[in-house]
Amino acid sequence: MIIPRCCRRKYRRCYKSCIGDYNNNNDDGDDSDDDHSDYCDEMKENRRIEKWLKQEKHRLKRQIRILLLGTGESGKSTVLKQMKIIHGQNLGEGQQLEELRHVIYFNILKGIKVLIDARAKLSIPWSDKTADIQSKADLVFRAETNNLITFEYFSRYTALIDLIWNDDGIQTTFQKRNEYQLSDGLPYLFRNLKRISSHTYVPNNQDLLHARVPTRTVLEYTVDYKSVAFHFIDVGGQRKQRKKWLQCFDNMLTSILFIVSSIEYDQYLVEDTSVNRLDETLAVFELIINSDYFHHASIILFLNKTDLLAEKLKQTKKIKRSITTMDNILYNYHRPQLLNELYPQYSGDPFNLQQVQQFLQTLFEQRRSYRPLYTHFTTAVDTENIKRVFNDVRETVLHENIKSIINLQ
Ligand SMILES: Nc1nc2c(ncn2[C@@H]2O[C@H](COP(=O)(O)OP(=O)(O)OP(=O)(O)O)[C@@H](O)[C@H]2O)c(=O)[nH]1
Repeated sequence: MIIPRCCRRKYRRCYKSCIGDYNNNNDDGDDSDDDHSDYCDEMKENRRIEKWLKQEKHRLKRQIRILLLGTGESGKSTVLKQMKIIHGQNLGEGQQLEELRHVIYFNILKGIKVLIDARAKLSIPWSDKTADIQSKADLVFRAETNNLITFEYFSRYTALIDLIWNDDGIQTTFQKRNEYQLSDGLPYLFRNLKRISSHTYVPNNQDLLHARVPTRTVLEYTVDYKSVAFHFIDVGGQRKQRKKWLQCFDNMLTSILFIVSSIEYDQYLVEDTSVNRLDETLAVFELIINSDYFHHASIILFLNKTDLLAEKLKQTKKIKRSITTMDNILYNYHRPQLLNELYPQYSGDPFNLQQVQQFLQTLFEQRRSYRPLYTHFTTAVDTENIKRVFNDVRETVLHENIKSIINLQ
């Protein structure tokens, strides 16, 4: 047997392991030093890749991968933002924060334009008859809306926005917001208009939690807990965006965090205004929970927007009590639809928060055929609430995953 010089000198360490393969693959006894040197390099590279793959597999198995799913505007990105806040990260810095300031200007201007338009379409009169409010509203309605709105441009409209928002006609229009599409973060932004209008304004975490940017890409965030990496994946929930969900389905997923807006039972889709939002969400949920693809993943349900549901039920009760049928006919008052009018199987008190939440929970539980479902009632804009809920979720997910981790150790 000829021992190649390269193995004797440079590759003494790999000689033992590769000389057998070398001899098998070189039956003709070619003793070219150069060929063997290449061969040794290749073997070393293969071993390096194999080692890396093994480490990567081990790392991925120790990683908790949580996919955030749900229909549009249910609160997925807000939950992801809370994960960052809870783990001490800023939602934006420097240039990014500057861009987010423009997003908030854009949200406010677009929101007031939606309200002005809806007021006209719903034929609700202005309450301010003296101040020529219609011509002011026309001026605001003609304002440009894009994500590049500067402070100078925005400040031209702030006094008018304040006047319009506080008009009773617009407030009545706002109460009927389930009949058109308005972002849920807007009341907060309008309430904070004075601070946001300042030239020294810098958005804080609460502002950014209420800002609305529809998700068009896949957003990811990883955080370590008890030496296990929690990897969150957020995708857009509107119909067009759901095609991208497939990219994120892999057998490494540990959990699906399915987020639902609890106030959507009398709302209709942005994408198709003839489709009830809750019906759509239930159909999507049923597909996900019964898919073989996720048989190994735990399913966690967030019935989100508890704060808005409580407010909605209170307001509905007040309106229903104070307005007579004749008022409705004469003044086109808001006639909110109750949960039992839309879902006749509901026999509870339509104004009772706990009973309504329990009914919503049952609707989702009925959709699953065999597996456990971990349900939480959440308010995604409330950091303390999400911190508490996440502690429970983390334990559930770790518990579910414990076997595979133990197997690796
Ligand atoms: N008051 C209140 N607002 C919420 C809550 N959760 C989300 N929002 C607001 O609802 C709006 C939509 O939330 P997002 O987190 O963008 O919804 P999403 O599910 O990521 O939406 P897509 O990107 O379209 O899939 C934002 O303006 C949030 O501030 C909540 O629990 N309470």
